[in-house]
Amino acid sequence: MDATISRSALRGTVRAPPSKSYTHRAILAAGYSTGATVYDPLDSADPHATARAVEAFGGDVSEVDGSLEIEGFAGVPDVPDNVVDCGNSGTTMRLVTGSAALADGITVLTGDDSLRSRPQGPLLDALSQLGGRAESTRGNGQAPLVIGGPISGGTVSIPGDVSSQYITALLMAGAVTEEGIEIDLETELKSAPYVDITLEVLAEFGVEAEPLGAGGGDVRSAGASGFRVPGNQSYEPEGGEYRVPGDFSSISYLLAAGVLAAEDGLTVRGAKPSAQGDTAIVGIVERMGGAVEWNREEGILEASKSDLSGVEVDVGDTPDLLPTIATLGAAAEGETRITNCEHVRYKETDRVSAMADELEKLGARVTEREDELVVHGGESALSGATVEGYDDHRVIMALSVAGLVAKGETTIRGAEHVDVSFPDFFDVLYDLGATIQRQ
Ligand SMILES: O=C(O)C1=C[C@@H](OP(=O)(O)O)[C@@H](O)[C@H](O)C1
Ligand SMILES: C=C(OP(=O)(O)O)C(=O)O
Repeated sequence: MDATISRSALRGTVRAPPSKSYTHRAILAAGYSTGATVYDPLDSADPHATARAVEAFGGDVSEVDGSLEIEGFAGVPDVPDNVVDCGNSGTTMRLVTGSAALADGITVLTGDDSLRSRPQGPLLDALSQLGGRAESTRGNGQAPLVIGGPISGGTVSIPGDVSSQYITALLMAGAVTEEGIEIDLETELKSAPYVDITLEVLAEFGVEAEPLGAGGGDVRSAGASGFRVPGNQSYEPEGGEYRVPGDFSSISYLLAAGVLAAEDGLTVRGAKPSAQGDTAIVGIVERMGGAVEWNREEGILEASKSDLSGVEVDVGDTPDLLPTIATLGAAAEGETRITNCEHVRYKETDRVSAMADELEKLGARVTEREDELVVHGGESALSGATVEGYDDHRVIMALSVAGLVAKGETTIRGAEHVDVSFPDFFDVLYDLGATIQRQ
């Protein structure tokens, strides 16, 4: 599907979709337990992949009135009857690789073209250090993966600058090993707030895990030299239930749409604070000069059209915000410099290069470096064009927001891939008043 968006005036109220990161963890944590109900889960393609994996390991996931009733495999995954297809979801593949190493036999994991090109080597190496079998069928550190267990825990050393999802995988699986797992980080940890999300969900499921040598700041995992999770633990959420908060990566597109195109204001509900690093989007938009009010207690964000100017943003902790910030930078006067972004190249596509190429087609001036994206923008410079979505939900959503302010029509190719994290994204924009055609 292609989506064609014209310059539009938005107004109205929308509810944020539930968090993808929390939903993945809640489904898998419930899988590790004897059973739990997950309220307000994100109903989209990526969490569905995690649910399929839990079922492959012997659990059961049923949707009842918008909640998920999950029967778990109680810490001991079965050997799957078939290959586990993780679709487009990096989180599923990494977290489930950890679970597969607990099964007494072989699990084969695969995914779509994008997922089969993403790095898994450091996690495979870590599982090998624990005595598991962990191979890439092509020997290139990418899926398809062959994982054999069971591992009983121990100490591993792993880089922290490729994906924090390796740490999440080891912590979640480590809790049900005999010895537990101690992780030594070989480099600084990128995307650290995502490990905080993991620690938060583990705690809600009664599982103990901790960062080692961290600085004690707001992000618990930032600056950690490692992590430790004791073994022989059971996953048991209080009251047998868990509720997923709203998704700040998804909120970032709504907030950007608000400050670019909502003269009369746009309200987002379901925006309560949590461990999500992408909450930083609120402060970034404010720094750019955007009019934003955030009632944290009520979880209500209000944004309205503002004149924006460029800023410098380090996305080491918040890689998923890069496409949104690049779009905001393209519409803002002056220079927006996005730094510390090399790991943003390892996502569904190389998002640094994708955003550079496509925003240039819309009229922004962009300089791309290995670890940095510099956007020279201005609303008057942007005019519609046909742009590539790279089958990447975040690139598609960010370019759609740019289409709300570009002169004329912007056509985004492959727009159906928003189903990964925000399936009704275009319906939401349409209901807020955007002029959109889908064909
Ligand atoms: O653990 C998670 O839920 C995620 C971690 C981040 O990945 P990396 O840790 O690979 O940067 C992020 O980009 C991804 O969208 C979700
Ligand atoms: C990178 C992302 O997710 P994953 O790693 O799970 O594919 C994302 O949602 O932007």
